[in-house]
Amino acid sequence: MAIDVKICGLKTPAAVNASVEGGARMLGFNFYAPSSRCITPALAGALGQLVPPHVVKVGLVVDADDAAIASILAEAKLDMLQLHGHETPERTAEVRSRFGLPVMKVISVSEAADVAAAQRFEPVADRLLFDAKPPKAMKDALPGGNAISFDWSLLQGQNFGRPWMLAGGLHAGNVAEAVRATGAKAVDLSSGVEDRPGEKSLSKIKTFLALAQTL
Ligand SMILES: O=C(O)c1ccccc1N[C@@H]1O[C@H](COP(=O)(O)O)[C@@H](O)[C@H]1O
Repeated sequence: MAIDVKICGLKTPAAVNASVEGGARMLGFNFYAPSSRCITPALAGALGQLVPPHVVKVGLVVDADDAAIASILAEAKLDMLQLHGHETPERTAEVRSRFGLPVMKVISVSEAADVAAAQRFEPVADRLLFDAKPPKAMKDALPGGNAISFDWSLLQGQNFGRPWMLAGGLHAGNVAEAVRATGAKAVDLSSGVEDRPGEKSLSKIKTFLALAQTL
């Protein structure tokens, strides 16, 4: 058995190569300007050339308008868009049809009602991604990528009409329990394979991906 892994927030050829060689199924490029993981569309385009066709290149945006998405796609050949903000089901459907790419909608979770709200996105998103909702008290919190987890039991026994991934504070030390508790068949992480925010660790990427093969 193996779970699918998306490594997000990649900024260097070395981190892209380590992720591909380790067997990541998806790679994430971050276009959210306040994040230490943000890269330019031109860099994403260049990094994307290192990625073989079987690996999905995902562009992470947060409440981006059409012009911003269009300017990313003009320079970076992406296979999927990750909507990590407060996009409504209507906006999710609009992005999907306007840009002709599959869309992964992020559901930020802190309580059961958040998980229930995922239903609204099933008709309009190709994938769902459950991530921890940033706590209001957290200083300088990002919409995601904060290295925090949510209560995994909220996903226990849940079924969704779309493929889904688990994210939020995952790392080599907790992913086995996260997968056991939620039944996730795919996971996404950024902080858990870094030495500090925005700096990927090649050895942590390698270790995580090797572990994922066993889960
Ligand atoms: O990583 C970021 O900087 C980021 C910024 C804005 C929105 C989402 C972001 N990251 C995504 O958040 C989840 C969880 O990340 P972590 O493993 O807890 O660091 C993941 O989907 C990242 O792609």
